[in-house]
Amino acid sequence: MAKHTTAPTPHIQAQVGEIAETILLPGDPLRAKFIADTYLENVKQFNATRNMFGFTGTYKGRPVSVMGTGMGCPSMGIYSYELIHIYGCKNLIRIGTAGTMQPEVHVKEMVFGMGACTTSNYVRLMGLPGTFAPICSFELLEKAVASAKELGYNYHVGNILSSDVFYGVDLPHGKTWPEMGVLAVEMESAALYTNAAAAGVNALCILTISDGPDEVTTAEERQTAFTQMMEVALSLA
Ligand SMILES: O=P(O)(O)O[C@H]1O[C@H](CO)[C@@H](O)[C@H]1O
Ligand SMILES: O=c1cc[nH]c(=O)[nH]1
Repeated sequence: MAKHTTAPTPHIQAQVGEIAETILLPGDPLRAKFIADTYLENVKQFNATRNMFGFTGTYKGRPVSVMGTGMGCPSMGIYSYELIHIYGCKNLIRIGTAGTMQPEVHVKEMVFGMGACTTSNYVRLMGLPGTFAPICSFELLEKAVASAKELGYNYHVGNILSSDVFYGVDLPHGKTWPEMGVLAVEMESAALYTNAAAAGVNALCILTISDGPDEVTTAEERQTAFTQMMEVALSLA
């Protein structure tokens, strides 16, 4: 089991103090760069290790950071652990893309992940004597909902699925995730919520639907076009 207690870490080259307490976490490092270029002032890049770009700046005068996390729970697990334990991040807000799981959840709409079911082993490896339920921070969720309402954006709130599989395999489930009311599928939030809970800090996942049964979006749209979730997340700084 790796233990790193000082900065820089093997994955983040920043010094302590260079990353804000509130950080936005897209999976895609180029989405992080887009957010820094588009929304932040006084920007300083704090990470390029593995091309996992990270930036700190100000939004409406308040300090905020943004950094990519890569794809999947193990990658999110590494970055969120280091951001919390080495760099002191207190509000970690994932802004990701997701596939819809319900007919009323349409492409380009936002989903706030209240809870994150998972097919990943990440949560189980905490070694708890039962099944942990990874949930978001109620405080961040309340603020995000208020912000979305004020900005006039449509959104859904509910359960999401952090899957280890992007290209689906049909397993012989007794029940399906949609039958259990799960709204959308992505790949990291269960790890983020679990690490945040273990450390007593706040986390929230805001998603934009990028894939539906009849519609998919381009890589460029996933990088730059899903601005509503970026604006809602930035309003939480
Ligand atoms: O757009 P991001 O934030 O990377 O999120 C989603 O997109 C990736 C798969 O294309 C996975 O990381 C999934 O969670
Ligand atoms: O994990 C993901 C992300 C986007 N779209 C999907 O279908 N799955």
